[in-house]
Amino acid sequence: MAPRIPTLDIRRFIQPASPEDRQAFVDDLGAAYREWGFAGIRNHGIPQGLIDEAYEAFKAFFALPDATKKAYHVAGGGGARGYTPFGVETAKDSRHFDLKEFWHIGREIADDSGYRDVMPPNLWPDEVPAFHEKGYALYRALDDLGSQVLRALALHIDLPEDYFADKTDFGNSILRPIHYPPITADDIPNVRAGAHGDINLITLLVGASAAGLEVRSHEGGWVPFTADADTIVVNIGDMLQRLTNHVYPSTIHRVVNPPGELARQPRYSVPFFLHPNPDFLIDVLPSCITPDNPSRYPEPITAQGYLEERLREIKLA
Ligand SMILES: O=C(O)CCC(=O)C(=O)O
Ligand SMILES: [Fe+2]
Repeated sequence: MAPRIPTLDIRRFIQPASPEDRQAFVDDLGAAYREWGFAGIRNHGIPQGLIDEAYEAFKAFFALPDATKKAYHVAGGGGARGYTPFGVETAKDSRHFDLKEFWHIGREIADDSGYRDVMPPNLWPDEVPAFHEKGYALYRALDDLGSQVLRALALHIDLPEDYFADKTDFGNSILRPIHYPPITADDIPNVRAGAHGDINLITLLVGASAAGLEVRSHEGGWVPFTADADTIVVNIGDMLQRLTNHVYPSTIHRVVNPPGELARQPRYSVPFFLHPNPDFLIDVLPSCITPDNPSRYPEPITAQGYLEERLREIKLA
């Protein structure tokens, strides 16, 4: 039988029928992540209407003329906010840029916040009025859902349930609407998204509108993972892998070009990269160090330091 990445009902955790059912969800989720680094999450409670309205606004932006979009590109900004054009991001160790353009929405914080130097204000496109309201509503909904997933993940490795709460409340998290345009040239070496691991703690991917996402299995094969419309894909990123000494693996994934005529269709997707607070120190958790799995990272690093290192590798900084 082909391997299958599990999809789980998070109502069992948020509104459990019994404490046993809640614990069973934690066990199932932990097992899925240990095996795959990926899981589907159903019954997440984010209204489909909000997801659809946000998608419509994002599509309307990407349909604007290139010159209009490029006005929202921040030169020297590392892509942290606003628009990043086609042809920039390149997967680590890849020779060919990804076939995508995207926008980054960050957390809204006060101008006098101590984090302001590394978390700049958002840009919003004037041409698409709904972009701001719908985009930020989706940001908050995914931030909340991600916090629930982190609660379950904490319990599974014997941390207090709220371990991540005060380490992510000012997380430098990013909502990234992506447009993969139709592929019109044959025989190009580029792919929509080259094989990579995500940098952050966890990623929540809402409604990838077409097939293409593939996840690498332990055996090294590529397993397609196209979630149902009502399912949000949640995967472990490199920061959580490092913090947990690889107990939770950050699994390599990619977005392949569709075969034949399907390549002429655009693809849209919206990942939310949930980050810790910039000053969070990523230091391997003692509960994740055992004689069989000694610490792989004796040196701690701040989330911000780690992020800057990684952005250079993918040619965003
Ligand atoms: O578009 C997708 O389905 C996944 C995108 C992705 O993996 C990423 O942006 O990190
Ligand atoms: Fe990714």
